[in-house]
Amino acid sequence: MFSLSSTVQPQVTVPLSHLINAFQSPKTTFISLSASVSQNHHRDAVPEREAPSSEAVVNLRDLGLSELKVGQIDQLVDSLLPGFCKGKNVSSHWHTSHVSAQSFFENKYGYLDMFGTLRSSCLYRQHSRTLKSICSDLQYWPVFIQARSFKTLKSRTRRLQSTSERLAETQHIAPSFVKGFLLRDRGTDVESLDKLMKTKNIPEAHQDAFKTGFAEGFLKAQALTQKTNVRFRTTTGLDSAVDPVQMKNVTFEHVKGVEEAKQELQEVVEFLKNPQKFTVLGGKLPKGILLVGPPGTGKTLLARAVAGEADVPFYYASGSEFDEMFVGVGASRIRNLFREAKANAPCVIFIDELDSVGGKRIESPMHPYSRQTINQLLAEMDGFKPNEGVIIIGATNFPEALDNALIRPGRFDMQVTVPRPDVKGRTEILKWYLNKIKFDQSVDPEIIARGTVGFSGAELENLVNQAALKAAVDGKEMVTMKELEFSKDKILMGPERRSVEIDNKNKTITAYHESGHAIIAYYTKDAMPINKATIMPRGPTLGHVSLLPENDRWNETRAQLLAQMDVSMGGRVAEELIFGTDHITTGASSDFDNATKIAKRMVTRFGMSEKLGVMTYSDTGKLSPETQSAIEQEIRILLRDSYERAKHILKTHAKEHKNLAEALLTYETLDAKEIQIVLEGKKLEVR
Ligand SMILES: Nc1ncnc2c1ncn2[C@@H]1O[C@H](COP(=O)(O)OP(=O)(O)OP(=O)(O)O)[C@@H](O)[C@H]1O
Ligand SMILES: [Zn+2]
Repeated sequence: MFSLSSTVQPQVTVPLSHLINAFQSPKTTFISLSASVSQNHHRDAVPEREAPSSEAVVNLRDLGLSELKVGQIDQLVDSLLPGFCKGKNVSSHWHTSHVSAQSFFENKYGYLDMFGTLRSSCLYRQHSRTLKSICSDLQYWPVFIQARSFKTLKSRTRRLQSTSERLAETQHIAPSFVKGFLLRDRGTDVESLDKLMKTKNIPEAHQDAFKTGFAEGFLKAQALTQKTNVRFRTTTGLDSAVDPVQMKNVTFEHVKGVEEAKQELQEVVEFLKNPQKFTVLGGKLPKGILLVGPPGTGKTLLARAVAGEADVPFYYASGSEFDEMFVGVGASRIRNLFREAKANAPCVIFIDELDSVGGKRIESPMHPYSRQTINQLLAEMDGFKPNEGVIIIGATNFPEALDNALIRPGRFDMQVTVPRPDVKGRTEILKWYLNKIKFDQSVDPEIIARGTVGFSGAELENLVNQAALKAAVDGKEMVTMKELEFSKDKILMGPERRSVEIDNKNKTITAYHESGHAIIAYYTKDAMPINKATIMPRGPTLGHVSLLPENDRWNETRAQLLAQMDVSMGGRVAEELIFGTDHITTGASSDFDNATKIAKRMVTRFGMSEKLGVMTYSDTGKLSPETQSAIEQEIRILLRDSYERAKHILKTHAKEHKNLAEALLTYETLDAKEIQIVLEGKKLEVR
């Protein structure tokens, strides 16, 4: 559909086929013009041509183009609708042309950049308002609408379907599409079609022909897009197919290290297996379950496992897919999804990234439709009874960003936390993925688990996969601890950049800088144990010292936070003591960011400042200038004291500092054991 603002009609909605006819058969247009209006005032009559059947046509007068001459119309049609010129061999993808076209656009799409041509034509100057509106409407021509449907794993048959079958299927959708229009489906487009027919007072007898004409125009456009295999697909968004993704093969057995979450979802599985039993017993299940946790902790996997355990269809949709640039598409997709799901109950609907649908939408005149999608979701959730056998599972990393309407009772009123796994969960996950590859018996998942505090399930899976890749690249038969350590370092410190040539001077500065961090960590009681120190450039850094807590830290003490700040100061303090204040480098910037962030949280969040007490300050931007400067003063004092403590430690252990820097220059990377040997003044074996 196009809405054209023309000189004659303020706003006319024109079906594609009629726009094409209007341009393609100037004579018919003029005839109908003369037939339908009293007298035509044409400067030059157009040659007689058979008018098509009694199909109503839009005429150029409506488009404000009636005073165009035939030649001009043809020129306009040529430039505007090259794909519809009869008998003209429009260059398209399929014509092998070895001469590149005038414009990138034509090279890429096979036809002229009609808008550019049109705008450059002299017609444009004469009829700029009308043609401008045609251009602005035409860019919404279905060919340019990039549409996405639901992200579902197509069943095997659909994936293997040949293109022709798929095309036939589209034809299949098309008749139902037309039926929908003719049977006055609720689609908004029908209203505008009805409105148009009323404003155009098209006689009753012609109305169906008019609609068929519209549908034919749509199908032509669709066939065109399919034929030219453009990257864009036309879909009204109303008929995007939503297939359940049968996830029989995923069960709770596949999800490790989240026992509590699995228990909470067990009763949902029981309900889906036998909704009647729950109804008879009068049990009421939540309609919506919200899985909350950091990325990669297994929320999607858990939702699939619920459907797999209960052996019911699983409808996957990602919240961001509902956010379409065209108003109303998101809401219609939600309507579609729930309609399909209800028809296939019992089943699971999973909405990933729920915060991108149900995020706190500020209603503003700028975005009058921003709530349309979430309102549709709320309406759908209210639209069915709890025991109808449809369970909606939402997942989010940011629960605080969700609109409160979504999480009130009767909607997503059950919340299940899916945390990062603890050392026991990490060991289970590592064992699960190690069993999928060949690994050496000397591999101890416990040790790896202890050295990967804070890793999510996805990161642990990645660690095992990276180790397998490394072993394969090195031509090994199986994965050993060495490959697992290598991939852990890669995830922790970034990939090695062996190709980077660092001159000796910079290498020496890096060696003393990193040793500075390591010395403070080693000699500060509440600091985290050292895992590794390296002067091999990794990721964005020239060197790195990785520390790892001995076990999962559920919270941190003041002493531990101060220790972390001191370790961060170690790099710059080392540069100052060894090379002098004139030769300190920019390499400590991220260290200071880290220390400042800790100090700020201590003062504004954790109530660890004597002067400011336990009040928390969430949005420092809104505070009085006095309070802001008091906060800054406290942060400054914490940082200064930390710097002095670090300086004291490095002055006290200057010898160990030198030994460690020299060992790093010799061996490049040292693990915790080797660092200990050096700091105890012993000799390292030659590698
Ligand atoms: N607890 C776990 N047990 C086993 N495998 C896991 C676990 N957590 C994550 N994985 C692995 O990581 C992959 C990604 O996990 P999943 O997509 O479920 O995480 P998510 O929490 O949904 O992430 P996001 O919030 O980014 O969508 C899974 O397909 C699985 O292979
Ligand atoms: Zn540093």
